[in-house]
Amino acid sequence: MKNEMTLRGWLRKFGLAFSGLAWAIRNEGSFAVHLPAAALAFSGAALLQFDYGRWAVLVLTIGVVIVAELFNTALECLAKAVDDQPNEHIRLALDISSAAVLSSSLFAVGIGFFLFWQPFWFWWSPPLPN
Ligand SMILES: Nc1ncnc2c1ncn2[C@@H]1O[C@H](COP(=O)(O)OP(=O)(O)OP(=O)(O)O)[C@@H](O)[C@H]1O
Repeated sequence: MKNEMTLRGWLRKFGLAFSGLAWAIRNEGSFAVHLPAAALAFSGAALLQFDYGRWAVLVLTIGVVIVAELFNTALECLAKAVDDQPNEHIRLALDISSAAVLSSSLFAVGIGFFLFWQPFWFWWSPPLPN
């Protein structure tokens, strides 16, 4: 395919990327968990008035999970095209790809704990008497 570095070429690239994103969100069931969880985390961060540092870590953490899920979805599509018969290498590749999503999600839960517990504690606990 021709490498178009024109504005129209870039717009086409973005269009293809966004259509891939839309397809993945519509067809990969895991996004029905990831996206509400991300919305909940962003709402909690807004409620607890996160500082810039906490917002940056939160956005990065959620971004890593979403990107892992997108690569996993892409690999599943590719695997179906390569061989839809039982294949040991494809099984391993898909299992490892799922493990990447699971690991990023578990790390995200851990990071979320460190990000949220202190602001939540200050928000929850009554002010100390003078
Ligand atoms: N061609 C294959 N050969 C061997 N095992 C496979 C093959 N395709 C899928 N699998 C096994 O089935 C599992 C699920 O595969 P896949 O992720 O494609 O299914 P799915 O039901 O569409 O999953 P998801 O709900 O995550 O989209 C894989 O992790 C792998 O263990």
